Amino acid sequence: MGDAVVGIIGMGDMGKMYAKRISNAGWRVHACDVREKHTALKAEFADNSNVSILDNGHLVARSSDWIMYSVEAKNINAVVAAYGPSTKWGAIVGGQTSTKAPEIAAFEQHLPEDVQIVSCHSLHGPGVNPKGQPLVIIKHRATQQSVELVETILSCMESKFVPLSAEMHDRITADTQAVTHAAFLSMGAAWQANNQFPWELPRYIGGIENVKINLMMRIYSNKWHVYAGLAILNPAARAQIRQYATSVTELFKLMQGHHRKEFTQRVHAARAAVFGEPRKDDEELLLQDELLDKFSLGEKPASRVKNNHLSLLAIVDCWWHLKINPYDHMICSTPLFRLWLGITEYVYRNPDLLDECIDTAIEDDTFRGDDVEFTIAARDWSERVSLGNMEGYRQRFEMIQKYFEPRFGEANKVGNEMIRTIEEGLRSKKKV
Ligand SMILES: NC(=O)C1=CN([C@@H]2O[C@H](COP(=O)(O)OP(=O)(O)OC[C@H]3O[C@@H](n4cnc5c(N)ncnc54)[C@H](OP(=O)(O)O)[C@@H]3O)[C@@H](O)[C@H]2O)C=CC1
Ligand SMILES: O=C(O)C(=O)Cc1ccc(O)cc1
Repeated sequence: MGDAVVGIIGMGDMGKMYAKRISNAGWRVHACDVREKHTALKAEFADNSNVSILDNGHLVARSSDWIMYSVEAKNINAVVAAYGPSTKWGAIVGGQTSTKAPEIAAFEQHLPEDVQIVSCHSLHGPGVNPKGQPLVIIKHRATQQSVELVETILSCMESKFVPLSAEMHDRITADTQAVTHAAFLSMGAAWQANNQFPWELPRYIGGIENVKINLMMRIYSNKWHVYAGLAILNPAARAQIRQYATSVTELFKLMQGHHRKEFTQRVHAARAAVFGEPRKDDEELLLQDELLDKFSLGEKPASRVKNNHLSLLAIVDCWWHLKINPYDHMICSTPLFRLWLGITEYVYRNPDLLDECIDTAIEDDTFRGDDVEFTIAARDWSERVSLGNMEGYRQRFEMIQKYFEPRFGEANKVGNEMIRTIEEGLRSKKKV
């Protein structure tokens, strides 16, 4: 390996994953976290002679050639303000935060002018194998040679490099990640508000219901700051999340008023805009229902309970209103987004199933209580995001997280298996 030293400031889940892979590839890594975690971190990496745990970010910054900040997006400005001026002369700096606007602003404000900026973002969580996953590379203020050094270092991830500007990155991740999370956060909030564990209810077991539950559990088992940062600090995300809440509310009102004609026209117009022509017989879908049946947290009932799939109808309505073509973003998508698009496509490209959703939405009032709570939750998340209310976001997220916590261990096992199996299927169809 080359002589370059890789610096990592922030050794949480992502920082550690990077440190392990980069050091295993033979690079020297200088890393640090906050003072309270120093001793534990030193012990954890004691056997890894390529990783040196240093006392603080000044020591990392002054001794490394590419320094990656892997801290909370909400802290990036303060952390770069503290250590940025200590950056080694002529070094390259980047970040792993999920939203690039605040990260780049912090770099521009606090880094000396001789320092180059090449940033990155792995579009997956720390538990997912990075091989083949998109890894965004942002050449913001750097020579091509410096970009190549960063790419050489990161080649050990075996990910797919996606070169983007910081602005494009934020626009795409607002379309893909932020609005997807809003849907799953709202599902969890609605189930908690109704005091339901969905895997105990026949309505929510089997096929695409399993995907909804597993992804909801995945999000709530992660850290609140990741999702709050993505939604609140990304200047492009608010409008998307607001449109999702508006779509949910307007569709709900049509359902509630039994306005079949208007509801059907709206669903069909959105389908035409997002999915185009009806599917031909030989055209494959991203997902298959039978496969999804395997990944359940509960016992499958004898017969399927119909669902109006308000959450899915609303996302397609939202894409239609915002003129988003979700397939355009596959190159820069997360596993979670691909699954979300997969179940949406499954419903919309199956005319019988979509008709069943419309009939259920208009005629079946059995689950109106669930739909009301889902609508309220979508509006509530959107309000918190629009107000930039980090603390309000944290409180609600952690309250719901506590409710589902007892099943996170099992849910993550099933969810990881589900993602692995489905991703392999997608890859073999060359859709990823
Ligand atoms: N988790 C995920 O799925 C993904 C996350 N990301 C992004 O990566 C970044 C890191 O995420 P993740 O690893 O999950 O989060 P973590 O909370 O696990 O890690 C962040 C770490 O940075 C530490 N930190 C904060 N301030 C400093 C400082 N001044 N000096 C040194 N360390 C500091 C934190 O300590 P403390 O807890 O005390 O603040 C924490 O240990 C985030 O910006 C996130 O958006 C990107 C892709 C996926
Ligand atoms: O796939 C998702 O959307 C996740 O929830 C995991 C995740 C979270 C934050 C990121 O910046 C990238 C991936």
